[in-house]
Amino acid sequence: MSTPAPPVIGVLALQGDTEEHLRVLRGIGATAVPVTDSGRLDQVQGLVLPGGESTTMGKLAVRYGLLEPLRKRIRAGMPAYGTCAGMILLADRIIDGAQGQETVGGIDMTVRRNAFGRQTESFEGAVDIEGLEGGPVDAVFIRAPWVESTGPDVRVLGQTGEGGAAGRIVAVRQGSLLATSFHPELTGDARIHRLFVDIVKGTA
Ligand SMILES: NC(=O)CC[C@H](N)C(=O)O
Repeated sequence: MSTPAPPVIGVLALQGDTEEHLRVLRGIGATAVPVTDSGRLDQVQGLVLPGGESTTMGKLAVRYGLLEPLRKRIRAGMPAYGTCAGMILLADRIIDGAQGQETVGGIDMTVRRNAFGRQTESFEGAVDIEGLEGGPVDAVFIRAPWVESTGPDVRVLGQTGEGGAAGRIVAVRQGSLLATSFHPELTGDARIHRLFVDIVKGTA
């Protein structure tokens, strides 16, 4: 019996910290490629939506003819992982979005943009993630959203701990869709990316 070919994981490369995600994914042995058009999107088995600026990413997705193809793939069950702005893009509903802001959608949740405050209020904190061994992750929040509410099929995987905004939902999963308010691609902790690769392989 031959071993199945490793899945190809795309990282949306319209704007934001695409390179950091590619580096982490390649570092754990995954095959990772940037995705800028629908032809490339057709070739990947899973997609990471990076951090950055969700309004800009939404606009660029429209301009590059990617928004509808993204919606279609996600509706058809393609696994996806969104960090920060990427989480916003995966949300079915946004609070404090820009006027007419488009999302890809897929996760039955309402996300509040810039919920933790301005750039200068960016912070780092320990967050326990359900099912992740090895202790809490060191979560970096940069003008981050939080999840205001979730539908019945969404599993909350992590909430903020002690401090000003404690108990906020910052990590969720719905089927093969995963989203975090924070940026594991910036800390050198690849556990959440590993979880995502396992989701794409169908083993998590
Ligand atoms: N670090 C980030 O991705 C910030 C997200 C940004 N505040 C937005 O609304 O798109």
